Amino acid sequence: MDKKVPATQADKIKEKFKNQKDFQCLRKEQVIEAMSPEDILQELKNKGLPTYGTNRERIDRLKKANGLNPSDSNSAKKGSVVNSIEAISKKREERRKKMEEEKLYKEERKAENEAMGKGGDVVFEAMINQFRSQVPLQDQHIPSSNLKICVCVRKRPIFTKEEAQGEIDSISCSNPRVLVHETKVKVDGITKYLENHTFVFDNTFSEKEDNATVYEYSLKPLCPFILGGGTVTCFAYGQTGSGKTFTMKGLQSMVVNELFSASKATFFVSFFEIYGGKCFDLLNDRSKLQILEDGNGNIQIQGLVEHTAANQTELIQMIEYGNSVRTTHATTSNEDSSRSHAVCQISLKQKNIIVGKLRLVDLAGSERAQDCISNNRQRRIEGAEINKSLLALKECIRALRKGPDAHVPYRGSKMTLVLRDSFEGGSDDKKVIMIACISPGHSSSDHSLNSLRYADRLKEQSSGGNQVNQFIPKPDVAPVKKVVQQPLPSAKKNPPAKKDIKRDLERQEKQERQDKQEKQDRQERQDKLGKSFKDMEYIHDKNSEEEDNFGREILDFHEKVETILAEEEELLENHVNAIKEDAQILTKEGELIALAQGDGDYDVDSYVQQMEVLIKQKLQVYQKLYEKLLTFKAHLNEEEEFSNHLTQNFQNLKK
Ligand SMILES: Nc1ncnc2c1ncn2[C@@H]1O[C@H](COP(=O)(O)OP(=O)(O)OP(=O)(O)O)[C@@H](O)[C@H]1O
Repeated sequence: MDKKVPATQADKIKEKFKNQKDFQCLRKEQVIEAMSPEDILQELKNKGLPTYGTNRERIDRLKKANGLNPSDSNSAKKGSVVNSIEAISKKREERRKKMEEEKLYKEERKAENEAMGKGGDVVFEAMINQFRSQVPLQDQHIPSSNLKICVCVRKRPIFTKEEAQGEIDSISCSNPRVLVHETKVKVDGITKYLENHTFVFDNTFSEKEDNATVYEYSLKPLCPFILGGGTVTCFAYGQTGSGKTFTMKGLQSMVVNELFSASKATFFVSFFEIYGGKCFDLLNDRSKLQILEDGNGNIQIQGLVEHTAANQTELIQMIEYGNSVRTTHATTSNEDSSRSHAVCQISLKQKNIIVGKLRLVDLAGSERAQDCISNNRQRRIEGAEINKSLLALKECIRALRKGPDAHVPYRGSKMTLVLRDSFEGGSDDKKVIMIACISPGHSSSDHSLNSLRYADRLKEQSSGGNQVNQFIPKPDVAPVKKVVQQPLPSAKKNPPAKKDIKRDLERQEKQERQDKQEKQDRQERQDKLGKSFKDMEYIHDKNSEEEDNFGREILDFHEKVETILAEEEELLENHVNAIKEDAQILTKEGELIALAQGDGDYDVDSYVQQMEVLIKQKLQVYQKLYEKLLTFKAHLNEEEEFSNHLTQNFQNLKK
């Protein structure tokens, strides 16, 4: 066991001296460490020592010259290296811990989601939630009464089924803002990020807001305007399944109740659908309707039945019936409902004079406009019609904002043609509400962005920066070859049979009259197409100006489709007429045969002559029909070639 030996006096002095020396050394070291680089340099020069090296090396040299151990400073240097290594590893640890926490959070979220039947990407979900927490609180909604054109957005809730399929809610609404969080992956294929797009509208309704709230700030404030003689047109726009019909149905019953309880007028309702450029009456067995324009430019929907309603229940029942006819149509083929525009028209009349009008228009699914480049002709024609009508609608609504003298390109599509008086006739008695419906799922982001950009263009001032990313056809495309149609050699004229000279003359006159009428009809149709073509041109020019990328080729395509639709009608009419004429000839042939087979005398020469006349008439009838058929076929081929061309361009653009 060591025993502590008591210190002698000499030891104590030695110890004290050592402490003093240590203190002096420490002092000296502190003084040197505190010197500026210039002073160090000067001190080294004074002592005749070398001055090369870094400041730290010079300090060490000076310390050594003063009998100090430079290793002290090295340890400081070493200490700082150790410190920084420690700091790095601490950061690494923190990072690891954070990553562990994030991993745990993701696993927990995933397990939670799985328990709830959700299959969405938890990373994107977390990013969106974080972004959402920073979105400003929503403002109070504004009533539409002071607006000429009220542009609203409505987001529908995400469905459990969609979540199970991996959809995440990528839309945030905070009135009047709506944000689309586009989920993206960087080129490394791993790093996920969001591209956030913000839009501002007159009102934005979130998934938590019901039909009553939408009604409260959209149609309800405009009821006094309707009762005061105005025309209100309310459109629901958006991709298939985004909630257009849900919204329209909700508004229909509420507005009907309100108007009925406030007015003594007689209520008339009509409900029709525009599908592939054709009009069908939903309250009259879907009968086909003709859209006619008289010399004064008044538009008539020939055959459209207007029903009176004794009370609101009757009116709502009629509207529900119209909707159900549409819905039945949709059940057999779901696509059809979103391929048509449904127009419900309620007119308030007193002594046969309109004293207020409301139109509720459930538009075709906006994504169908892209079907112009489909492989199926029917789809293409429908797609072109939808594309054309939505473009025309945008320009017609904007014309309403410009005032009574503005050009309204309503002839640009069948839909705008029938809604002409919603946009024209001075600016003070027309109002429009556009409700853009959007689906919340992240896989619908493209469609939602397109819907929001469309709606944005209708606002007084576009919020900008929301350019529509659509197909830009290149101008350097070879022109479509014209298919030269070869007419059939016409039948030679034969001298009429003596007996039938009078009858033949009459027939000839009748034929001439018919030809003249046909020519006149064709001219009228061409005139009409000419006017509608001018409007189509105007609409496309406007869109090109705004870089919505509807080039000349799409315009040409629209014109071809328009021509085909007009010719199809004409061909059908001609076919029906040909059958009627043929039936008349057939009756005469029967009479001739009966005469020839009868007991009485009959003149074989007369029989031959009459038969020849009848056959020539028949040939003439079918020759004309055949020529029309060939022209139509040629135009169908042209359309096909043109569409292939557009598809090719579109694919090149996507590469
Ligand atoms: N705000 C909402 N709240 C609850 N459910 C909604 C809402 N909006 C839409 N839905 C539901 O979403 C589905 C699709 O809605 P809806 O049929 O109205 O879409 P759409 O845009 O009219 O589609 P389409 O163009 O195919 O006719 C329906 O089942 C509807 O009930």
